[in-house]
Amino acid sequence: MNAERENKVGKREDYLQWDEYFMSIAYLSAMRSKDPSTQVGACIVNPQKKIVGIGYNGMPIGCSDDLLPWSRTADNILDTKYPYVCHAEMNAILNKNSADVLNCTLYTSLFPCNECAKLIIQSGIKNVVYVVDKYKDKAEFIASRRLLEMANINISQFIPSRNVVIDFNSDFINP
Ligand SMILES: Nc1ccn([C@H]2C[C@H](O)[C@@H](COP(=O)(O)O)O2)c(=O)n1
Ligand SMILES: [Zn+2]
Repeated sequence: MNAERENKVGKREDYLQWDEYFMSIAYLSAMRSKDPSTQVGACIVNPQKKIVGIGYNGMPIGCSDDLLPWSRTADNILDTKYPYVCHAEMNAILNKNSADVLNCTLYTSLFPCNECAKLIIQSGIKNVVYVVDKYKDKAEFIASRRLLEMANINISQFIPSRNVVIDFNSDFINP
């Protein structure tokens, strides 16, 4: 391995930090979304830093995403994705691999909406870490921030210091 990537005992120094790791899992999950305009991913982590839930935005199980609309705009809301799509945060909570998500941290690429804020609060999640808050002026997101703050949920923004690249030919796999 390159010397500049090792410390004095030879330990790699450029490994992912916990927040980079968990937010990268959320972003990787988002890449599974078929939403043509916004892919969202979420990752739930327990106090022991174990991943207990992952999700991305998509249509409900058994509801064909080839038959339901993915449009953002239409004369009739029923011809848009909004009444149908499951949000990443909801899927991460429902996909949990533990009995509960009490006192967990939710890493999400996009700030939660009001409906997801309700789910976050009611499920016992205590911390929300987000990257993008592009809808902060929309009512649903003003409401979500109001709910999260009233419920004393810790809200913080993750500001990436570097990109994380998955290189299937990386030298740490194929030395
Ligand atoms: N916190 C959020 C906010 C939105 N989503 C999903 C719902 C839609 O699939 C998409 C937003 O669509 P846009 O209005 O940006 O075209 O993102 C979510 O999963 N979590
Ligand atoms: Zn939502």
